[in-house]
Amino acid sequence: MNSTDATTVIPAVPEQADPLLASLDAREITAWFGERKVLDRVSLTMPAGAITALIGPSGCGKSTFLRILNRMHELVPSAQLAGEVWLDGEDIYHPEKLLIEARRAIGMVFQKPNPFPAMSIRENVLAGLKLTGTKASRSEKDDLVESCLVKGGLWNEVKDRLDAPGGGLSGGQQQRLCIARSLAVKPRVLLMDEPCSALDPTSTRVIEETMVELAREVTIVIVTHNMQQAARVSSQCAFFLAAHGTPGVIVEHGDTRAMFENPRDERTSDYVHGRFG
Ligand SMILES: Nc1ncnc2c1ncn2[C@@H]1O[C@H](COP(=O)(O)OP(=O)(O)OP(=O)(O)O)[C@@H](O)[C@H]1O
Repeated sequence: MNSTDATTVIPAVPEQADPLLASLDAREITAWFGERKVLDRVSLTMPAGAITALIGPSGCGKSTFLRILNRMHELVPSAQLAGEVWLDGEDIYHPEKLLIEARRAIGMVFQKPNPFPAMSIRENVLAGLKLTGTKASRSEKDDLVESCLVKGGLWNEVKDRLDAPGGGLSGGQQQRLCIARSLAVKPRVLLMDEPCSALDPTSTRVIEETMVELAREVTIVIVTHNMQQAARVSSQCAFFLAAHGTPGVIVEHGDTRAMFENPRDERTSDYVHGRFG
């Protein structure tokens, strides 16, 4: 691929980052499903205000790592983990920390858009408030719906039909609705697991532009198989690999442009240039 072309389309680093942005620090993460170890002592700092892309071949543990970052891994009955995840100096796995707090602070957008199809667009955006028990007046809710849909890059397309069902939107619009829904509880980090893989190139580009805008106020971690996308949107990159059935590790991480143009490890070079995976 021509990584220079890919990196010039959208600015990778927001120019005016919010000083209150949070960093996420994963330390020595090891993960198992039953007896099977799928990640081995993976450490990664995801800097405040950056978009960090997790790349690597299928099955190397990227999604597992992402789910560990907001305590979703523990929902799988056979799953176990060791290590720590620190959100701006606080361990999200500390025994006194509530699961709901971690989920509120660290939101997730999935591969397949998953709005509540029968709920209206407005109700979808506000759905997280009920789950977190947040009280708001009608006018506060109206403001929140508008600001989240603006940030999600969807407001102009839906402002005249906020009471229409979320399921009636196109796939790309549904994904932006899911982003808006995540933003309503004011997360400090947004995790995105292949958020564009079910979308056409135009919708993908709109979501990428939305992500770059959002990075001004929320730290973003994205799993993607699309190398052009990683190069276009991320400023930091981590390359995961699970060689020959061994648990996944990070082979190389750092500045995205450097990793694409001048990788330190031959395996990174082979992967980003499409020679395997
Ligand atoms: N719920 C589960 N139960 C058992 N094993 C699982 C489960 N989820 C994932 N695994 C296994 O853990 C390993 C890592 O999977 P994971 O989905 O994290 O990889 P990935 O790099 O995200 O893959 P892909 O790019 O294909 O989504 C794989 O071997 C997978 O089969």
